[in-house]
Amino acid sequence: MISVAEALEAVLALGAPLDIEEVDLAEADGRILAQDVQANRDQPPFAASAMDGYAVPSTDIKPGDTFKVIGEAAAGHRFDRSVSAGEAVRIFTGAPLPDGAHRVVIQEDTTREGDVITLTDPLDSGHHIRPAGGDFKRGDKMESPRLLSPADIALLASMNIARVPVRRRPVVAIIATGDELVSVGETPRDDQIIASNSLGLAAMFRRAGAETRVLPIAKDTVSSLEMALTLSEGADLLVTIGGASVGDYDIVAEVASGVGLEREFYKVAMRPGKPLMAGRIGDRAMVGLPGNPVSSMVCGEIFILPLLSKFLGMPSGPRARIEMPLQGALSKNGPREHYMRGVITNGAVSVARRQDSSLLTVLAQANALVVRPPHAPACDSGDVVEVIPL
Ligand SMILES: Nc1nc2c(c(=O)[nH]1)N[C@H]1C(S)=C(S)[C@@H](COP(=O)(O)OP(=O)(O)OC[C@H]3O[C@@H](n4cnc5c(N)ncnc54)[C@H](O)[C@@H]3O)O[C@H]1N2
Ligand code: MOO
Repeated sequence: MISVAEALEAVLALGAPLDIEEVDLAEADGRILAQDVQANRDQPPFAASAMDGYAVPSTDIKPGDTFKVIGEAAAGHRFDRSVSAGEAVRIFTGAPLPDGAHRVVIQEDTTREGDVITLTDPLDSGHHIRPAGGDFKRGDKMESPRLLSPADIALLASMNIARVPVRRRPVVAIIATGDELVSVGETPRDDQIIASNSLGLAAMFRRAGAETRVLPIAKDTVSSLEMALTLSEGADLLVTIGGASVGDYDIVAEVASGVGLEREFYKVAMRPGKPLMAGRIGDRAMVGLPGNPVSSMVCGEIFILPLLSKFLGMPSGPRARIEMPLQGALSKNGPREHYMRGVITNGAVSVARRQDSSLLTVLAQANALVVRPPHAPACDSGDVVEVIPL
């Protein structure tokens, strides 16, 4: 059996950054920016008022000073002449500052009679002027790779970038295997269960930027599985679930090698997730996950999310770990790296009492995996452990 680190390295070697495509900015949220983009304008493009009030020439004015109002500047409507000593221009937030003006006095600090305003209050410390290019300047870059957020979308819009170069989404085909499985919403026989992993994994992969194809459930027969494998053609990554262990009906390895799987490894010193396999079928990467629901979800977190990052041209490597004090004691670990379902509360992590890899209720409550190295000694409450937040 290889270590988790060796298995991850082999899984990552199955993928490479996908090609770049252009999408409308409106479609770019959650996509990975694949090339640096540059602003082709300054923002704001002119010195602008930050407040509603009066633009005046001098910064050296005091309560009691009066000014003749000679015109108006509103957002989208520049005042074309300049303003001189003793004059003011009525101005609104976002309007271009007229030539000659060096500060904006907020209207609350003035009184107005006809065309004349009088400064009534001591001046604020700020000039209430947003300088041209104060947010960004022409040529400023948004650097790639970058997961585009709603704030990024607003910034790119402000830069007037209507089409955005992004990494193509990896297409992941997901095949659940097993005669005992029926799709959610169907009526199972009394010896059947619902295929849960495929939908859980699809949700996980979509959140990570993939496009998913949940294929029909394959029966535990060579022909059914072969058919499902054929349907996965064209995907960047094929993920099978179940049928990976040593039972008589665990036929994924055999059928996949029949259709050309070049296997990189089978079995990892990890818990849950021991019967994991990975390799390549034609031009698609293949990861065979164990069927136990928690095993498949944990392997998705530990192996497939980093692989999706690689496809997307993002930094890819082991999931980030943090150190945290343990709440409660743990007995010594066995020979496999153990990814224990746990809950972080108030800066400490507690490990769920039941760690069986069939328990989705426990996984759904967990917000962390506590990672215990092979043969780790017993630990006490307060000892520091490594944690992968989920
Ligand atoms: N003699 C041994 N038996 C087992 C070993 C072993 O080393 N020697 N390993 C155990 C471990 S660890 C795991 S993990 C499981 C993995 O087995 P498979 O990958 O072959 O998975 P299945 O047998 O097909 O299913 C296991 C379990 O999970 C349920 N399942 C499967 N697919 C789904 C799905 N899509 N959604 C929900 N539940 C699913 C299935 O009904 C079984 O209950 O093998 C151990 N055995
Ligand atoms: O290794 Mo299995 O995945 O423990 O349940």
